[in-house]
Parts: sequence; C-alpha cells; structure tokens
Amino acid sequence: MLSAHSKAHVDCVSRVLKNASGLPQAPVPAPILDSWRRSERHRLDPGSLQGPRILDQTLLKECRERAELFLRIASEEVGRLHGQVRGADYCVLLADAQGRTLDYRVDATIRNDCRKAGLDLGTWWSEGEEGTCGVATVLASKMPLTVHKRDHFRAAFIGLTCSAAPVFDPQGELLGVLDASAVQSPDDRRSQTLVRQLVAQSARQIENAFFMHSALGHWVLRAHAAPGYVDSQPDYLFAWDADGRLLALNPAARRYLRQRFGEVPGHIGEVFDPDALRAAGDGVAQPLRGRADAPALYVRLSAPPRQSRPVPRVAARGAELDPRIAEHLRLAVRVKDRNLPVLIQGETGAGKEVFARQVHEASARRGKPFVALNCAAIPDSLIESELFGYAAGAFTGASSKGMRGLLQQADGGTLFLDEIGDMPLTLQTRLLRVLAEGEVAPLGAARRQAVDIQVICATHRDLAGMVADGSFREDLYFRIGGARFELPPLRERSDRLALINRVLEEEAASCGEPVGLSAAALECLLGYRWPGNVRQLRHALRYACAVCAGGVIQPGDLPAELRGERLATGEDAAALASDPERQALLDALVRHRWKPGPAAESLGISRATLYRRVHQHGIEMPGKRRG
Ligand SMILES: Nc1ncnc2c1ncn2[C@@H]1O[C@H](COP(=O)(O)OP(=O)(O)OP(=O)(O)O)[C@@H](O)[C@H]1O
Repeated sequence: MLSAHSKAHVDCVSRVLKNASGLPQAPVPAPILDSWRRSERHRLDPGSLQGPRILDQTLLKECRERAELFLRIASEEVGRLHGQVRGADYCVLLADAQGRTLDYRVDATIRNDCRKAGLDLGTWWSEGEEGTCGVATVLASKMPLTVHKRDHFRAAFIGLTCSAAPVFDPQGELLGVLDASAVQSPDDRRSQTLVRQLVAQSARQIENAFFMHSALGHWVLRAHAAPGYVDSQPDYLFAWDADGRLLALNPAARRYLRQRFGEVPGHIGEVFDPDALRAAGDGVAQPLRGRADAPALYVRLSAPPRQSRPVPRVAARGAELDPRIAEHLRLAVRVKDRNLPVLIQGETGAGKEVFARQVHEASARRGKPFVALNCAAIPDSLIESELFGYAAGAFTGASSKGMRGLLQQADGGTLFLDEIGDMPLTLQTRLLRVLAEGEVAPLGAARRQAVDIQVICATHRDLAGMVADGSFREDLYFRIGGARFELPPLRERSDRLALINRVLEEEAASCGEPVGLSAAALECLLGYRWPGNVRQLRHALRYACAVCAGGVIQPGDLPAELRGERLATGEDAAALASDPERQALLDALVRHRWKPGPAAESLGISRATLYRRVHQHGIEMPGKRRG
C-alpha cells in the first residue's frame, strides 16, 4: 500500500511524462526528465518500493578484483571526500561503469539508516532496473548531476539525495561514478550544489591520479591558464611517448583538443610547436601557445625518468620490529598453540589482519588455511551464508551445488573474524555454538559437520562497552577473548621508518619501477599523526608513487593532509626546506640510513656535533618516540 507521499510522487511522474511538452516549465531539470522518459521506456513502475539489487559476495569480490587498479588509485580520494561530507551525514559510493558499488564509506552512526534506504556496498544501480538515480543517471548522461529526492523515478528512493560525477580514464573511457548520498536533506535542490561540486572535484582528482599512473615512464605536460596553478591543480594533462605519440589525456585536455581540432590529434607535435615544447623545461611554469590559434597555457614539462636513476634509500628492509609488537607476537603464538582464541584490538588500519596472519604463520597451524571475514564489509544478510554455508537448494536463488561456508573452509586452520563488533547478535549466538561444540550446521542441511578451527578476532571497537550496552554477547566476548593484545597505533611505533620503507618498496614494485623518498618528504611522513595508521600510510605512498615525477617523492606529491599538519604546527615547510645546513644534515642522515656515525663522518663533524645540530634543527631521528 503506497503512502500518500509515494502516491503523490507517482501522480506527479505520470502527469509530467504525459504533458511535459505542454508544460511551461518542467518540475525537474532536463537531464532528469530525459531519464524519467528512459525509465518509462524500461517499463519501470514509479510506485515500486523495492530496494536496489545487491551483488552476492562472490560476484562483488570478482568485480572488485577486476576493478583493482581503479579502486586502488581512487581509494585515497574517496576517503578524503567522505571526510569532507561525513559531518553532514553523507555516505560516499564508488561504482564501476556498470553501476555496481565497489567502494563504500559510511559512518557507523548512519550505516543502518543508509542500508534501509538502499545504500550499501554491492548495490547495483542501473537505470534499466532502478530508474532515475544518482549513479545510473550519471552513467547515462556522463556529466555531474544531483538526483534529489523526488527526481528519483521509483518511489523507493524519493527520500534520498544523490550527487554524482563520472570518472574517465586517460583514454576517455568511462571508469565509473563517484557519488555522495544522504538519507535526509532539505527539499530545495539548491541545497546540494556544494556537495555536487565537491564530488565533481574529487572525480577530477581521481582522473588526474589515474592519468599520472598511466603516464609513468612517459613525457608529461601539465598546463593551466594561470601560472600559479600549473603544479598544484593543473587543468590539462597530456602524456606522450618518445616518438611523440599521445598516449594519455585527462578529460579537460581531451575537451581542449576536441574544441580546437575537432578531434583528438595522434601526435603532440600537432598540438604544440616542438621547438616551443623543448623550451618549456622543468623550471618555472612557461607560457606555451598551442597550434590552431589556441590562447597560451602555462605549462611544465616533465621528462620520463631515466631507468638507472639513483634512488635515495633510507633504511634496510627488515629493520627491527617495534618491541611491543614483537612481544605480542611471541605471546599470541604461544596462546594460540594452546588452543586459546586470540583477540586483537587496535585503531582502524593499525595492521590487525597483518598481525593475525603473522600469528597464524608462526603457529603450529602454518601451512593450513587462513580464512578471513570482515564482518563490517558485507551486509548482515550475507554474513550468515558466508560463515555457515548452505545446502543445495536451501533457499530460492541458492546455488544448486550448495556452498561451503568459511567455517568449513577454515577447517584445520585459522578463522580470522575482523570487526567482530559488527556481527549481528543473532549470528553471535550461532557462532558461539560452533565455538563451544566444534560443529557447524549449514543453512538447510540435515546434518551438522565437525570442524576444527582456531579463531582470531579483531576489532577497533570497545567490546567491553558493547557488552555493557547489550549489543555484544557477554559469553561470546569471554570466549573469543582468551588473550587480548592491543596493537599500538602507527604514530607510537618505534619501527615507523622501517615500515615506511617496506610499504614504499611494495607500492613502488606494484607501479613497476623504483621510487625514492626525498628527505623532506620523509620528514613529513615521520612527523604525521597517522589517524588511519598503516592503511593510511599505504594509501598515501600509493598516491605519491602514482603522482610523483622523476621517481623521487617530494612533499608536494603527498596527500594534502600530510603537508597540512606540518604547517598547522607552526613550522614553515618552505623555510625548513630552504635552510641549507638543515638540508645537508638530512641528506647525510638519509644517505647513511640514519646512522649517526657515518653521517657525521661524511659531513666532517663529530657525532656530538651532529647530535647537537640535529637537536637545534628539530630533526626527529627515527626510532625515537615523540615526547
Ligand atoms: N606490518 C605491515 N607491513 C606492511 N603493511 C602493513 C603492515 N601492517 C598493516 N599494513 C597494511 O595496512 C593496511 C591495513 O592493514 P590491516 O587490514 O591488517 O589493518 P586492520 O587493523 O585489520 O584494519 P581494520 O581496522 O580496518 O580492520 C593493509 O594495506 C596492510 O597491507
């Protein structure tokens, strides 16, 4: 039975579609009206209250794997956008070119409301099925849009406001859609203008980061109509190979070329005069006039890095592990080998899963399966079948062969349950039974099956507090918390330098070429608070590897928040960087992997003098805790 509100919506859609050409002014913007017409052609029912389709876990995993590079490059910016809009209760979705939500950020406080309204990881937004909605309508129109409340075609979504923008790859293909949505918003569509602009800006940042990734190893021209923005926010990006063949363009550069040449030329020499290009070096941004009477743009040209470029290294791999973590590891292995469950607590991104894997690998069960489930990353409705599996034909839509659950897959090995605090109460009860009885009952199966598993759980939540407020079972809390280990946050770890090196090596390897860190960039990394811990470090270095030119990461290549904090503490980064004595000290320390003896020797000073100067210049030696 439709509510009066939904019924009014259905009447409005029918009236508008019948009379749109006769109305002096349609009540919705033209792109929305076009989408309503398409939705009608798809024979969708505007009165339908059904939520969107949701991918099953296997398909979601496959889609995420296929879009791995896109998700990896976009991740930093998706998080940044969420940081900007979460205060106003927006969630952020990143969908692929088919409209499947593959990355989703939402605050725990609004997660349930969003889920009820149809927003979740794995939701599949196609205009043919869901009608006019943020992601699908942007996929069809290929431009940033707000689909506000009753702009949606189906009544199921008329409470939502969705502002979305397309993301194109450097060859001009649509990669997906970035979207910020809220369950509650004022009725006036203009209230969403700012959010739409933020989303469009973030979509551009993802496109530019994607461009930089594709342009690795090639000539890159950054350009802007104003000289001051060439480095920080270039509007146009062009990349070409040694023969001048244009390989990658960001969408603005593609539009620029289409407007001036009618189509995209194949060679950079058709766009800019080669002599003028040669003159545009790597120094101050130069004005460069394009062919076809284009007005001059300010540009900076970056040459491809030389293959055998010397890369500054900062410390040996495998440097010491933080002693607290080493001790936790030793104890956790002993506890696990005595068949006691291990509970890992720590801030988000602190490396709880990495730690759990290390414990498994060092335990007697090494070589046996290690199976992980993140209870916060999949819908409640899927956790049950993921964990317990189901028998053939257990429910409508179930696979005819049935499915082995993770508990069975982990038989003989270790099951890692991440974000255990997000497990629904009903499943907590079933899990408790499995742990107590060592038997699992798949959905719809006639018989129970014996399983031999050791469990490691992790959470960043206050489980004791959840027990107190009744959202976590006390008996399960005691059963999984045989031994509890608190992982220190990255900012407190004494092995930060070694971690930075290890993660940089891994990220550079996935870019396919060596990348080094300048001393100033290293300082930014060492001095930052890292609220997102090692995950944030990884994303920051991934981003920096994608955007840095010349194979050495400079402070300007790091995400803005890392640079911002340094300035916010009152230090003037430019002044620091331009102090020659400080720079010489840092260079020597970095070159000698922070070993004071060799660094002092290379500078021709004693160790005592080196320490004094390091102190005078406020340089923090890695391995020392900040006071
Ligand atoms: N010791 C490490 N060496 C290299 N990378 C690490 C290390 N610890 C964590 N990471 C990286 O940091 C990211 C987050 O790690 P992990 O998933 O283990 O954190 P978590 O604490 O389980 O996160 P969450 O709280 O979101 O569940 C991953 O990309 C992982 O590769």
